[in-house]
Formats: sequence, structure tokens, C-alpha cells
Amino acid sequence: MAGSGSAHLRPPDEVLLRVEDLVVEFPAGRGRTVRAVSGVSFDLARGETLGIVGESGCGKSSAARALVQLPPPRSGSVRLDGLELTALRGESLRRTRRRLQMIFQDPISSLNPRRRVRDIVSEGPRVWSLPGDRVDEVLEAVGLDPATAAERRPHEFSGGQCQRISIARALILDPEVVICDEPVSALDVSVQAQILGLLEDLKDRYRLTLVFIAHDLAVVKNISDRILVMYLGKVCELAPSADLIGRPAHPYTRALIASIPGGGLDLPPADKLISGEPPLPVNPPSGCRFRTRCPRADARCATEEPQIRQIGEDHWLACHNPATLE
Ligand SMILES: Nc1ncnc2c1ncn2[C@@H]1O[C@H](COP(=O)(O)OP(=O)(O)OP(=O)(O)O)[C@@H](O)[C@H]1O
Repeated sequence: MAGSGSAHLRPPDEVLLRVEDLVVEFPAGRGRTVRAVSGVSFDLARGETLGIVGESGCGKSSAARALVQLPPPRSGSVRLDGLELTALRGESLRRTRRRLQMIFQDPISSLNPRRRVRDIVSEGPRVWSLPGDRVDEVLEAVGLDPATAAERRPHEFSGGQCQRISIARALILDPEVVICDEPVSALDVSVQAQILGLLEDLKDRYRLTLVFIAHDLAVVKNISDRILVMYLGKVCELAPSADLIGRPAHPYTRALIASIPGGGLDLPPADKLISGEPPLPVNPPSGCRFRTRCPRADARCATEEPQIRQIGEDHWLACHNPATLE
């Protein structure tokens, strides 16, 4: 049975990955802890792409890493096909982790500069004792010519090509879920579109389920089936992509959309929808965490934390004073 912060979760048998009440904490000096992720829940059906968006520091990467238990969350549940990952240790955790692969923001620094592409891509299968003879296949799948690319080293490639190599390195392990943490943020805009297109193709070809993290809503809006908006470690809003972009209800989601050039909605300028800087996660505001920057905040927002509730078909919101687009 889902808790009050998990009302938006689908029944376990309908989902491949189910994350419930995830809490991630880090030491923050002087005996304090920072709660980077504070009770986040979401799920993914097999073959679905979930976009997770929010400003830098809202806890997206911490949530992503907690899915693969690196490090394990402080509390909460992460279930892959019914298997509780937080209960696994040692070899069984290692084996299960192969099924969830991550792709990171900075492709160049995540590749060992001294090794040839063939060795980089085949390292995973060696470690996992899997057949490593798919190097050519996965290089071809990510749009690199195996005959020329496999014997070269990362510095001979552009940023976009290095990201293709990172994707090949993940694909060769035959993952079910690929967690993409800001995979195009370091790339030129034209290259971003190519990598996004590639991920969509690979998703169909290899029947992948994707978690796609970005600070920029414009990046996730076309690739995601559903989008989850996070603010200061909490879920603000979750809805199918077109619904979230077309009918945003949370003041923070509206501010994110207003900052997309040509966002398509008749919204006030972003600086009228959000003010100031995000508070420090070590000392979050009482009640609704967004209230200190929110033009719609009232007294209730300071005292009562909004719980997630349904406002439309599969559209979920945590806000006392949502906006509607008339
Ligand atoms: N290893 C760590 N030690 C201490 N604090 C951390 C650590 N990792 C993250 N944090 C803190 O947790 C909060 C969330 O960070 P996180 O990187 O998850 O956010 P993010 O939304 O992914 O941002 P970014 O896109 O900048 O990485 C921040 O306040 C950050 O300083």
C-alpha cells in the first residue's frame, strides 16, 4: 500500500522500476546532514521514459545514484521487477546492478584516456564475465564505425562521439534500465539533438526503459513519456509530458516552462513566476519548500507541507495554491 507521499505510484505488477519514499542524506559538516532527496517516489513501466527535471542542487543526481545503490539511500525502497535492491548486498547486488546502467554528463572525463575504445567498451563484459564479442555491434548501434573507432583513444573524438562511446559501454551490458544523468548538458545544441535522437532509437531497438535527468525542461520534453519536477529534494508535479508542458499547475513548473524560449504557453516572464535563489538544502523552509520563491504563497504554505494529490488523468501535484491556465 502506497504511503501518503506515494499516492501516484502504480500497482507493483504494472511497473519495472518502483521507487518509494527515497531519502538520501550526506554529512554537511558541524554534525549536520543535508537531505538531498527527501521522500521521493516514482515508477516506470517497461519501455517508458521518465524525465526528471529541476534546478542544480535539487537532488536529481543523488536520486539517480541511489537507484543503483551508489551510495545506498538512507531509507526508502527501490524495486526492480519486484526485487528490493536496498536489501541486496555483495555479489547479488553487483549482479543486479548490471541491469541498471548510468550515463553521465561529462563523457570525456568518464572515459579512461589511455585505453582504446575497444578495451573501454569490452571492459564491462570482462568484469561481469559476459560475452564481450558485441563491441562492433554496439559501436555500430551508437553510430560509430567499428573499423575506425575501436582502435582509437577518447581524445581523438569529439564530446558527442565520446558520449556515443559511453552509451555503447552501457549498452553492451544489456541493461533493462538506463539512467541518463544530464547526458547532453555538456554538448553543443546541434549535437544534443543527435544524442537525444540516438537514445530514442536505442530505446526502441533494445527495449530500454529510460530515466532521463536534466536541469532544462526543454531537453526532456520531447523524449519523455512522463515528467517529474523536483524542487529541493521533493516532488512538485508529475504528469504525462504533453500535459505537464501544456497544463502546468505547480508555480515552479510554470517558472521552468516560462524560461524555455518559445515555450508555447502564454505565461508571465519567468522572473515574475520565481524570485531569488534556492534555499540551502541543509536548512529547507518549513511547509512548502518552494514558498520562499513563490508568487502564490500564503500563510498555509509556511505551516503545512503540501501532499501529492491527483488533479487530472495521471497528473499529480503537491501545491496548496496551484495555478490554472484559463
Ligand atoms: N557527496 C556529497 N556530499 C555532500 N553533499 C552532497 C553530495 N552530493 C550531493 N550533495 C548535496 O546534495 C544536494 C543535491 O545534489 P545533487 O547533485 O543530487 O543535485 P542535482 O539536482 O543533481 O544538481 P546538479 O545538476 O548540480 O548535480 C546538494 O545540496 C548537494 O550539495
